[in-house]
Amino acid sequence: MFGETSAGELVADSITAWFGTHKVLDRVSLTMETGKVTALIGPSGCGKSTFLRILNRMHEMVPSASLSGEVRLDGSDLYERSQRLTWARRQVGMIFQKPNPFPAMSIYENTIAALNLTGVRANREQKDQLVEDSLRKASLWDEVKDRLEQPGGGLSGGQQQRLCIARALAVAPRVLLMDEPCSALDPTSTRRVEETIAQLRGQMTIVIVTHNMQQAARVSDECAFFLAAQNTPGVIVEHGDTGAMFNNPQDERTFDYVNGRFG
Ligand SMILES: Nc1ncnc2c1ncn2[C@@H]1O[C@H](COP(=O)(O)OP(=O)(O)OP(=O)(O)O)[C@@H](O)[C@H]1O
Repeated sequence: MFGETSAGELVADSITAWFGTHKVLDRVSLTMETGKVTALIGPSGCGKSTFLRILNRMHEMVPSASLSGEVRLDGSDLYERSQRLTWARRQVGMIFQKPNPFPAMSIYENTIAALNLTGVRANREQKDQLVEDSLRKASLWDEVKDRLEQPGGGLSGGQQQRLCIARALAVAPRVLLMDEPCSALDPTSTRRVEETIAQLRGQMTIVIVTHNMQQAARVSDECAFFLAAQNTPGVIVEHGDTGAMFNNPQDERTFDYVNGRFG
């Protein structure tokens, strides 16, 4: 059935990453549990975005980039040689900091744009249903249902970001990665995106990079705190239940970071 999701467990196992000879992550392991929201937090430059991009094989698009370690989705190695890139991208969707709908393409066509890329065929009726379902899941349907043929670029920034979420949802990913999805949005749009995350929780596994500690506390079940000490690659200092990470962190550096003492 189109648009139906089932969450998957994502396991990063001993990930080391380089840009050229610059090692930016060192043996990072993290289990992102099925249907939960995991927030990646930590100061600028500690490798959160690099780690996130490794989770859907975007890191390898950078010419100088390399990595070692494994990423497994429900036990299947995302980087296995015979595994197709489109398969990986279909299972693991990505939302970027800056909303990136196709500006001249209609809201309708934007929503199902990834279907063609992933080789899924659908008739008009199936597409109509998928557009409605995806826009509903992204909490955008009521605002755009009467102007689906208008360009995606005509929406507000917050609506564009929810359109990008709808576009990602249309191919039924098992994991949704979000790289600071609200940092370009106003507080009202941020709240709408956070509400959308809350509604999607359980239906798919979500991994979100955020610099906003209140946001991490509001939206996530688990947190992973990344840190790169001076001139050393990023590592995970602490990972666990979000409540515990904020109220009773085990590592002094986590305490200092979540309380805004650095970064
Ligand atoms: N395309 C690239 N080429 C070379 N070095 C890069 C590239 N992208 C990131 N880096 C380097 O990798 C390290 C980790 O960067 P990354 O963007 O993953 O950190 P981050 O924790 O997400 O930072 P921020 O919170 O500022 O987005 C940094 O030293 C950065 O300069």
